[in-house]
Amino acid sequence: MVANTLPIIDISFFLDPSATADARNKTATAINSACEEFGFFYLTGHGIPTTTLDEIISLARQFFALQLPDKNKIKRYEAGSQEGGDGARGYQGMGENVTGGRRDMHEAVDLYREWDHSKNEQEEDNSMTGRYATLQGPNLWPDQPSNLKPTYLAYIEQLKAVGKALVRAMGVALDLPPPTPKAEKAMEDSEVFVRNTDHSFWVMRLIGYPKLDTPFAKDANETEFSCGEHTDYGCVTLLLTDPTPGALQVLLKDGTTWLNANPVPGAFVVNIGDMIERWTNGLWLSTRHRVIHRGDGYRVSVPFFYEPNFDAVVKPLASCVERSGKPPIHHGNTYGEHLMGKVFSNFYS
Ligand SMILES: N=C(N)NCCCC[C@H](N)C(=O)O
Ligand SMILES: O=C(O)CCC(=O)C(=O)O
Ligand SMILES: [Fe+2]
Repeated sequence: MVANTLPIIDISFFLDPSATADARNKTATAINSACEEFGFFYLTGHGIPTTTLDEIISLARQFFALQLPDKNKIKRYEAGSQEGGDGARGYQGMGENVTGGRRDMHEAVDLYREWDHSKNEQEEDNSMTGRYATLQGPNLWPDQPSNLKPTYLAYIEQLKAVGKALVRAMGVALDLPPPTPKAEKAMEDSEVFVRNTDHSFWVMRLIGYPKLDTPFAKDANETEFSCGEHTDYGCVTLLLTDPTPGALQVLLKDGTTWLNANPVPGAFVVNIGDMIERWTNGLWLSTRHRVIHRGDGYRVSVPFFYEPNFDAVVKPLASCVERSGKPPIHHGNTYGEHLMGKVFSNFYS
């Protein structure tokens, strides 16, 4: 039997400092099941008011409703270009994004953690030229609607706290029930996600999806997908969407069934990314998903990707390698290297 709905996880005990270990362990157990079975779940108890969530969607919708020249004021340009682009941040027009080599039918604004220019010794010196290496430029914020930037900045701070609680809970979940005789090592592992995300190189996307107008067909053309089938790159994605049903689809473990992850009011849709799959040596898979919007209206979503630090070295955890009974699935590299590879293949230029 194939389950037809995603589990709901209440994260509140990991946000409440006075919660008991017992209460947290129950949450962690539920997270472990959700991550083993789906890699996707709904998240409640995050404490962000529905009025804030509605405002975030509404502001993104207002931005996408602007005329193209206004949106292009914050256009993404190639890294190193004289326009000052960094190849990643800014507004991306319809069809500019690519997944699996095909154009996605959406427009988007990408925001990232601001680059720490004081820390990175390998960066090129662009102070004289005004040109930026990949990902090293400043965020490009729209000036209209005028309250978008302050509202989003406050929201990002809230999301970072939720992301932190979630990865802490996942660390606990991996240790429960104590499956490994090497308890000491496991204790250490449980903090790995938190330690490697303390300067999370987060990403936030504002995405606008027009209704697809091509009929669904197996041999469909490039405009079949609002966002093609993919996995996310890092730790956990906290996805906020408008109420449009039937758009986001999640591939179940059988490898063939697509489940609609319809929005639940007030809840985030959460999924785990490639770095969690790697750390857990595949105990928790970074689940494939896609967006096909053939419903009504112009769909808006705002995913927040809570990711490892840019320079975090990610390789399978010893306790997970042992429990999985498989050789390590990766030799290890930095999250930044993984992300760069993705950024370079994500755009039509
Ligand atoms: N950080 C993330 N996950 N961004 C969204 C990724 C959408 C798929 C992407 N075009 C790809 O081909 O991977
Ligand atoms: O818009 C959505 O529902 C999901 C978008 C997504 O999967 C992504 O941006 O990585
Ligand atoms: Fe995604």
